[in-house]
Amino acid sequence: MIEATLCFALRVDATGESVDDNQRTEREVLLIEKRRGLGEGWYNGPGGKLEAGETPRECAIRETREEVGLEIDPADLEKAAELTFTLDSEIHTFCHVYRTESFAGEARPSEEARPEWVPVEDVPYDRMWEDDRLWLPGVLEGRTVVGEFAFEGGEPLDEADFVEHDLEWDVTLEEGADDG
Ligand SMILES: CNc1ncnc2c1ncn2[C@@H]1O[C@H](COP(=O)(O)OP(=O)(O)OP(=O)(O)O)[C@@H](O)[C@H]1O
Repeated sequence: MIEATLCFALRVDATGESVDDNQRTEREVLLIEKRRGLGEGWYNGPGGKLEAGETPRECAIRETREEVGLEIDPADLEKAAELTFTLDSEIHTFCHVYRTESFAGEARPSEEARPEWVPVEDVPYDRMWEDDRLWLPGVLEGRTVVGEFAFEGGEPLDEADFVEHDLEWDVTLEEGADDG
């Protein structure tokens, strides 16, 4: 089983477009266009696999730094979801999802990822993992969720068929002794 993380940074873009001469404030989320590996060419949050000895929270912070160059204080990361992806009835990936509104630095591209700030209302779900549209909107609204998503058809996961899912919303996510 692969243990992985995703991290969604949010900001308010106050420049807005003017609508009826009013300033519109728009919430934006930092997505990446993945340049290589699993899910290449699709949008997702920064994230990746846990390294040996690393907690999920440490992994989310490291991957966000490596992929897009933002620095996040561990205390500012909020656990938002725990997602289990099965492939042909076996657990393939367990993913810890975090969200934050506090970070330092400017997003910059890396070999792995091209970052893009996207209005929360315009997330390109048609260019993302098929399951994202089911759980990401709630996560971007500040909710918590535990989800299980079943894929079938063999490796690689990003070419398998998404067949069913189960979601439990507004759960308390345990911050384990060495997790969080
Ligand atoms: C099945 N439905 C899914 N829906 C949404 N997100 C999914 C996902 N399945 C995997 N993910 C995420 O995608 C990233 C994989 O990236 P990652 O592990 O980095 O893969 P990659 O092959 O590039 O390996 P490296 O770690 O870069 O070597 C990682 O964040 C993981 O949580």
